Amino acid sequence: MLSQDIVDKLTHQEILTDELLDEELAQFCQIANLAYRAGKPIISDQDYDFIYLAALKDRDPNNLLLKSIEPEGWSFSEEKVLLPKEMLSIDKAYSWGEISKWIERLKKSAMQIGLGLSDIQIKATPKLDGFAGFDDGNRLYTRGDGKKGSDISRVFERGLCVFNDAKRGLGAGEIVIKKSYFEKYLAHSFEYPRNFQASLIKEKALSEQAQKAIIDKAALFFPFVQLPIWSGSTAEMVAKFDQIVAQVLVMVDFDVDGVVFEVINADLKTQMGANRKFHRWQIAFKENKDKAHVKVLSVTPQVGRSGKITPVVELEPTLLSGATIVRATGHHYGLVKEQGLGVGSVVELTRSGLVIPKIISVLKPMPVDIPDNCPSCSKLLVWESDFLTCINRKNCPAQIVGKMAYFFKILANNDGFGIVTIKKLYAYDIRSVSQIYALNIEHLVTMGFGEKTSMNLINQLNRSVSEQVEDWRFLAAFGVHRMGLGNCENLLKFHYLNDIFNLNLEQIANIDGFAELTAQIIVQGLIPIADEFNRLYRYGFNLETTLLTKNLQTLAHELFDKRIVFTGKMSYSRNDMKKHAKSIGIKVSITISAKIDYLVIGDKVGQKKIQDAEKFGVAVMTEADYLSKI
Ligand SMILES: NC(=O)c1ccc[n+]([C@@H]2O[C@H](COP(=O)([O-])OP(=O)(O)OC[C@H]3O[C@@H](n4cnc5c(N)ncnc54)[C@H](O)[C@@H]3O)[C@@H](O)[C@H]2O)c1
Ligand SMILES: [Zn+2]
Repeated sequence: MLSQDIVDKLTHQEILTDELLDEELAQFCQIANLAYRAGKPIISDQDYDFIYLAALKDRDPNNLLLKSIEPEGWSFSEEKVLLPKEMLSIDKAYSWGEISKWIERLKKSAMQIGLGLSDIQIKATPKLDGFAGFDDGNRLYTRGDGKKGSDISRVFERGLCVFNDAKRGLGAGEIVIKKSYFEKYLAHSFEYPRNFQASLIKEKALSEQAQKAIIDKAALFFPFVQLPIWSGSTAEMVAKFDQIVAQVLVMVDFDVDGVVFEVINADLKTQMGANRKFHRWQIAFKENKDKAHVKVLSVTPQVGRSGKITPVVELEPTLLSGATIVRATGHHYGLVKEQGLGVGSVVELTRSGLVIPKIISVLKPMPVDIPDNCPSCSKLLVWESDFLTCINRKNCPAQIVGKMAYFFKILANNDGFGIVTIKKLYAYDIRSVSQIYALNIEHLVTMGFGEKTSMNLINQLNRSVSEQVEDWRFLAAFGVHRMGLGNCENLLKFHYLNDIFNLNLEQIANIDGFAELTAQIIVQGLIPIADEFNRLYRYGFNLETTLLTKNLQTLAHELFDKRIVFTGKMSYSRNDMKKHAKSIGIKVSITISAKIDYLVIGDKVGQKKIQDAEKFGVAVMTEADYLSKI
């Protein structure tokens, strides 16, 4: 798990998402989501959507958090009860382009069921930014995981009214607080309306403020069927989209974070259906501004593990794509020098793919400050093309610390060896990862680590040795230039790990995807790490050997290089099945599409999967067929 310190730094953007591993990013999203669901958000919704979730979508599109309803966590202690009706999240669109694609999908589905395009009816409603609930007239439930929620009927027992004094039992809706009321009476004690909404639901007794908001009918349950609507045809929607959005956003005196567009025609809704996270007949439009002109407050040099100096740019806080950006990297000092990225300059900032804020150009240059010396070791800096670089590679503290931390980060099967710990070790003359593995508890205690911490650290070192890790990951952890995870994996498909240090330029350049220049850089980059590699290798890391492609090819089975999907219950765990399939050169996917060759079925297979297979012309085979073919 991420340490509190890292979570805090992320929250304040002292660490940017691009410094995180995919797993760490996913963990942070989970932590933020659980805090949000518990009524104590640690970041704004915009930052969650546009920075963190967007980055996760970019880097790990199959992450569970993106594919299913965001978990509610343990903020409701009650046991979960089946919801009377499934409640899903809503797919989001941030641009007209995405909306028009959705309209295209509607039209396509309408054609499939013979519904005339002009007969498609759309409605638009304000997307209430409250706390989702389902009122069956008897009980009120939280959304939970979409299928099972918690019984929070106590909110009604506490006197909460339904919007417009309507009757109970109107189905799905949100617990909301009037915007004008929140601003007037509550904004000084609650950072976000969500903190207040959560307090209405929590088991613990209501605060006076909450009681009053209920009596004043400012806090309410708002069933969606009571929402004011815009409705019309797709043609009208296309013609007047901006107007509709502007109009719907101000329809109610409650927090609104977008406009929900949905199909009215029941048969079209059935045709479009849903996936695990949202209904395909519904989409929420949220506005997104993704370029801004921003003033630079300061530019600070930072040394990375490779010696490159990165300008870290402090910016005047700016709302971009709905998120507040306070910091960005300037990539390299070439940009600083050539474009005048100095204090007081104005830059154009974008979020490429909504992810990492990027400085694309300097609009108004100012005098720049190019450091002469390394901020870590004070040695003279040198230009290497666009990069200002500290070439004191062997002795620059920041580089040594950065390399050691990188090893543990890439290995990713240990905890506790972040920058802070490593800096402390550095202060006690630790200069290499192999020295770290030679430490014992007493050493750590003398360095000033607590007894418990020392024990934990040693346990983590042992764990990193015993827990299995792919050999290419281990190799990549040494941080050789051009030997990232992808290249290492490729390399080890052609040569065994133990042979890597004996390879010549030609052997590497012969591998698909390795240019001559890359091969040269790799050969040279491997020389200085050879001793350290051998020292570490002797600790007996539990390395999973990558299969050589040539061996795979001799695995002449019918399914070699075929793409398959497993479904249903099988005699081995799904994980084992997948691992084994991959190890013999089969490509395993999770969704059926026209690209899939076979659907392998076990017991209790959903009809949907079979239908999909038929639809895309994917051949179906049983587990027994599969086993006989391999
Ligand atoms: N700040 C954070 O750390 C953090 C963390 C997690 C999630 N979030 C926020 O939560 C939201 C995503 O969560 P989600 O999946 O619960 O909600 P969502 O944004 O996907 O919305 C789905 C819900 O909207 C509700 N809704 C509101 N108005 C509606 C209308 N007019 N018609 C139909 N349904 C309507 C429904 O209850 C439905 O369940 C994002 O906006 C995100 O910013 C924030
Ligand atoms: Zn240096």
